[in-house]
Amino acid sequence: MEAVRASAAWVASRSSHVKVDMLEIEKAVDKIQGNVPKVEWDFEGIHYFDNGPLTVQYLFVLDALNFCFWPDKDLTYDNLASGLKLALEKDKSALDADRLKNYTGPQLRELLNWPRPLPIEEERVRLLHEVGLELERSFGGEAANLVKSAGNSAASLIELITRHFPGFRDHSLYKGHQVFLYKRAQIFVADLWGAFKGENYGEFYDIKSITIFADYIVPAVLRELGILKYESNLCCSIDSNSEIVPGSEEEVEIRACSVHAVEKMRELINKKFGKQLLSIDIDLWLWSVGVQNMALSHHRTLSIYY
Ligand SMILES: Nc1nc2c(c(CN[C@H]3C=C[C@H](O)[C@@H]3O)cn2[C@@H]2O[C@H](COP(=O)(O)O)[C@@H](O)[C@H]2O)c(=O)[nH]1
Repeated sequence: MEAVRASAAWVASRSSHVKVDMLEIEKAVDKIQGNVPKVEWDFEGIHYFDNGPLTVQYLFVLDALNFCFWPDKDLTYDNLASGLKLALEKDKSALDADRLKNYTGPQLRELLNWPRPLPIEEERVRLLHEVGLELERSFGGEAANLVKSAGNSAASLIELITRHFPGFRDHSLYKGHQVFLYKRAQIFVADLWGAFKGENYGEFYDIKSITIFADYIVPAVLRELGILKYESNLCCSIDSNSEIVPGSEEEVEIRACSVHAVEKMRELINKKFGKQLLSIDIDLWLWSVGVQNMALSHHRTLSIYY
């Protein structure tokens, strides 16, 4: 994803609210001696997996809805992943394209077994409809066909997804430039790769092109490690749980600097310790640390992208 890597670097070189501290990256890399702890995909045991096309459909729907859980303090990604899994185990046709096209908010809540309205529920429903309609129109109703069309290329798959499904076009304008972060499209590729262990629907010859997924957990971990430094107003806003406006300089800098910092970390580990580490490996490590640290304060932005 050269567009993501290049635009993240562009933002990082001009950012004023967030700084990437290269010295702290070096310290962190030396502390672990280049050994990033290996975290297994589905370490939580919450995802659906049957080694076939239904898993692909599940992961695509999961990542179409994989955003903005924090407004409901009891809702997490786990609820979404396990809710969809249980729904599919009860009814194998629950995520068929013609069903996705027609879900209402209350039906989606029921599907996920969630007792109250979901954050930005109307958008979640709209995005489900978009997935159902476009899968039906261009891919015979199956996300597995979308994946097959990409010919084992992660970059082509992301291009296809962002071309066909506008909800996945995670981008912003920053100082007049278009910045691409493509969090949910990239995480879908990583989920396929992780779930299918790099084989079958998860085989991508260019998996190393994927960057981290700029969400709200990884930046909080990078800040805790001292790798990201926020200016004082931004520190106050985040620590007092104030909302950060979507598309603001602050928001774009937090996300883009996170991508850039991990790219620098990966380059350093690979150079210094002769490794072939992927950004995905670092992402899953940092993310798993973040979700297990309940005390971590993260930025709060209402967004469908992450
Ligand atoms: N960077 C990054 N962000 C990730 C994930 C995942 C889940 N990945 C699965 C893949 C394999 C594993 O087994 C994981 O289960 C979710 N998120 C994001 O976190 C936030 C949710 O936080 P909370 O509200 O506390 O649940 C929200 O923005 C969500 O989109 C990841 O891997 N990397």
